[in-house]
Amino acid sequence: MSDGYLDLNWRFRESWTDMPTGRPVGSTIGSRGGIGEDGRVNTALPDDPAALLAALRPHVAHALVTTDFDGTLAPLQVDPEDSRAVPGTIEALTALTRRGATVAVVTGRDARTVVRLGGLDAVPGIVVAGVYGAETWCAGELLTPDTPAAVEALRDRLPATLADVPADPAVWVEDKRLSLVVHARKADDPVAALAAIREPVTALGEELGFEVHPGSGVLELRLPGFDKAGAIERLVADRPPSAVLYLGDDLGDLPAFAEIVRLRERGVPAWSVAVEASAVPEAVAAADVRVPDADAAVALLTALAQD
Ligand SMILES: O=P(O)(O)OC[C@H]1O[C@H](O[C@H]2O[C@H](CO)[C@@H](O)[C@H](O)[C@H]2O)[C@H](O)[C@@H](O)[C@@H]1O
Repeated sequence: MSDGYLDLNWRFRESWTDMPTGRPVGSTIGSRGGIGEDGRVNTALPDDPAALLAALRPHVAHALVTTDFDGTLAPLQVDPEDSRAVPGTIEALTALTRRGATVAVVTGRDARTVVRLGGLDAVPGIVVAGVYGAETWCAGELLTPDTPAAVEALRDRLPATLADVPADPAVWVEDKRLSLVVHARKADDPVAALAAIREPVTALGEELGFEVHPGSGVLELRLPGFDKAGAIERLVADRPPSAVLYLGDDLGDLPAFAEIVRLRERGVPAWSVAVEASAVPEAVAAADVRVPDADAAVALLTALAQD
């Protein structure tokens, strides 16, 4: 074996243990990159949690550790109000800040809601980039724009658009003030319910200047110009880190995963982790490393905070 490479068999290990409990926290589904011309895997791009921890640990004191909330720290729920971070989340994030890392939650939620649901105000110094980076919460202070007129217009017109379809009666609208989200998870057939509303809701959103993005059981109408790549870019610019980690699970996390690749191309050690439980194949395929569920994501963060 030459420097920088591992034997190909390394890619096909099915599980690993690195945690104090000995519980497996991740699995490999083969490598998505870093394969050299000789067919061996370049260790510069770890593709399982153990290799990721080994690569990232030396950087923790000056790292930027960023994570999504729903589906990543908190298992998906039918009702978004029921979302809670899995046990150990606050302890893991706090331990990372104590090691010197900057910890940020980068979420589609509005910042105040995710702080409340996640109990994130218990984590010293944590930054929350809410509504895909349109707002920032830190140390109890929220920086957020005024409600745009377009959101008022959308709020007025969306109910009639849904009534005209007519949408499944279990379809409902979450109002995040800076954006609206049409939820279908309460419908008997969420996929069919979303398919039925997609065209008229997209037409209305685009007419009013919104970006329309599908998510897990939802259709989001977002203010243009915000995504998780931009949010991470600003965090990196504000506090230049020695390494960056991002954990996510859904389509809204794809720009963050792409930003991780861009950082790496600029020479910043950076890695992404996808949570498989949300069953979004695009996210699983785009990340460097996969973990099975939110518990495993938090176990990874816990392990990262340990010496
Ligand atoms: O960026 P995130 O932290 O993942 O937030 C994205 C959206 O999360 C919420 O919706 C998702 O989670 C809900 C609760 O588990 C689930 O019911 C829904 O189907 C998921 O899409 C939230 O309600 C949205 O506002 C966020 O944009």
